[in-house]
Formats: sequence, C-alpha cells, structure tokens
Amino acid sequence: MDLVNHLSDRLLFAVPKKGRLQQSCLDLLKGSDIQFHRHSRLDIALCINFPIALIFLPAADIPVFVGEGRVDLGITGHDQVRESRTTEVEQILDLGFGKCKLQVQVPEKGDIQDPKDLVGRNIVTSFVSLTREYFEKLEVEAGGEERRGATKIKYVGGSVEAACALGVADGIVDLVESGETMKAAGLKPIATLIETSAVLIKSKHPSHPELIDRICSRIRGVITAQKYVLCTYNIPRSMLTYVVQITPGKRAPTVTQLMDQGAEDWAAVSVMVEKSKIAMVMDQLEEVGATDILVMNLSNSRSS
Ligand SMILES: Nc1ncnc2c1ncn2[C@@H]1O[C@H](COP(=O)(O)OP(=O)(O)OP(=O)(O)O)[C@@H](O)[C@H]1O
Ligand SMILES: O=P(O)(O)OC[C@H]1O[C@H](OP(=O)(O)OP(=O)(O)O)[C@H](O)[C@@H]1O
Ligand SMILES: [Mg+2]
Repeated sequence: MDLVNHLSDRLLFAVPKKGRLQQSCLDLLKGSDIQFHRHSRLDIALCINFPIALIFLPAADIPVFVGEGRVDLGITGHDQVRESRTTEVEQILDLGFGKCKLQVQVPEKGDIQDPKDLVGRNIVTSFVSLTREYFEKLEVEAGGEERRGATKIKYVGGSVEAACALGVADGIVDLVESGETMKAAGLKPIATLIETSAVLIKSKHPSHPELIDRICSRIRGVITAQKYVLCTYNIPRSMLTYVVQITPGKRAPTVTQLMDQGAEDWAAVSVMVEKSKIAMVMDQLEEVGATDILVMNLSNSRSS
C-alpha cells in the first residue's frame, strides 16, 4: 500500500501508540464513530468513514509533530504539551482522563524535606525542560549557581522511580496518580510542578478546518456524556425554586406537567447532573420532597 499517497488529502490525527492514555483514546474514537483498520506493526491507520489518517505516536512526541504543523490534531497529556515548549499548538479540549500530578519525590527516610535541599544535587526525570525551569527558579532563590553549583538533571525514558534506589539521583520528578508506584519505591512527594490530564490539541495552521470542527464536536459530545447523567424526578410545584438551585442543569432543567389526576400541583423535572455530584444531589432532592428520582447514563450528547 502506498501510504504517502493516501495521506496527502487526509486530516492527520495523532494518538498515543502505547501507555496510560491509549485505551481511553481508542474508546473515545469508538464513541465518536471514527472507524479505522490498523494493520499490525503499522503506526498509520486510514479511517473508513472520514478522510482522516490516525498516526500512532509516543505521547511525548505528539506536541512536537502537531506544533510543527506536520499533524493537524492530536491527543496527549497537558504535561507533554508543556514539556515540549511548543507555542504552536492550541489545547482545545480537556478530555478528563489521564489525570495525575508531576511531583518532586525524594526517599521517604532521607534527609531531604524541601525541594530547595535538592539545589546543586542530582535529579532524574523524563521531564527535563519542566524540571530545569523549576530548579532554575529555586537556584536563584538559593543564591545562584555559585553557592551550590547547578542542579544536575538527567533524562530517563521510564521507571524513573528506580533512580534513587540505584544511587543515580537524590530526587526525581515524575508523574503520580494513585501514589502506589511512589510508595513502592520508598519515595514521598515534596512539591508539585503541574497537574495534568489528557487534552485534544490542534495545530495553529491545520488543514481541513471544517472536518476538525466536526471531530471536535463529536469528541466533546462523548466527553460530556461521560461526565454527566440525566436525572428525572417529581416535585411539588411550590418547591421548584428550591430544586432548581440543587439541579441547575448544564443549561436549565426541563419542567413538565404531571398528567396524573389530582397531580396539578406537581411537576416532572429532567436535568443533567455531573456524575461526581449525583449521590449528594439525590440526597438533597429527597430531603426537599422529590419523589421517583431516576438517574440514567448518557451514551452520547450534543450541546452548544
Ligand atoms: N499513572 C498515570 N495516571 C494517569 N495518567 C498518566 C499516568 N502516567 C502517565 N500518564 C499520562 O500519560 C502520558 C503518557 O505517559 P505514559 O507513561 O503512559 O507514556 P509512555 O511513556 O509513552 O508509555 P510507557 O510508559 O508505557 O512506555 C503522560 O504524559 C501523562 O499525561
Ligand atoms: O501513582 P501511580 O498510580 O502509581 O502512577 C504513577 C506511575 O505511572 C507512570 O508510569 P508508567 O506506568 O507509565 O510506567 P513507566 O515508569 O515505565 O513510564 C508514572 O511514570 C509513574 O511511574
Ligand atoms: Mg510511562
């Protein structure tokens, strides 16, 4: 197959080829009905139902390709965009997965308690630019390089947590989600550089702008559906002003008349609620007299 010819007219969309973001990205493409066939070992997959080619790349390389305008759209971590230093990409959507923190970590039992104690010492990380920027600021505060020497920052591509135990580093800068990896390595966090999650990014000079809008709208719809549930309940009309405060909705609740005989004083409400808040919202609705409270998952959505 002559892939180069096939690519010339297509929107190029980079997604992580491995790692923590990959499965959620594939789920997102599926939810957005972006269909493709990927041949084994091939990092380019042509879409069947759109003039799009998916390019499978390491998450760290995606901002570079998008920033240089070689690729139009991409999904990667916000941390990788910051680390790449590119100013040529636009972060257009927070995708809500891949949430973690980039933290300075040191041996739990060691004498280092403060990131300033690491100035002039050895740090190992996969995030050299962000780490250098962070320690340069600390060096200035600590009285400049002359006093304690420049902090030595070494790059490793993975298993960063092993560096302290191996005697290669006095501290590391790496991602922490549950904290399990950090704990298992006998490390503790002493500072946070940034918080991150997966983002949809766009080149500042993309091809196929209309197709990009269509894809963004589909992805936004899936993300919103994952974030919200639909809640319906019945409530005495006299309580409507209270319950609207409990469930203001994404835009506004839909209020309809109950058709039951003798139920003129009651209304039926249908409203979007953030999934993370639904249990508390149901408690509050019950307290103010709502009945028949139902919660439904959304499989997709569109809203302006
Ligand atoms: N533990 C985690 N929890 C949530 N998100 C994470 C976690 N680790 C990494 N990420 C996110 O995923 C991005 C890619 O990191 P990841 O380590 O998965 O990629 P990789 O190094 O290419 O893959 P691998 O580690 O499998 O070689 C990170 O930049 C960050 O945004
Ligand atoms: O706080 P936790 O939930 O334990 O997650 C944090 C770990 O996840 C990532 O590693 P990854 O699985 O990508 O392995 P790697 O070190 O080989 O990159 C990250 O680099 C941490 O090591
Ligand atoms: Mg990794």
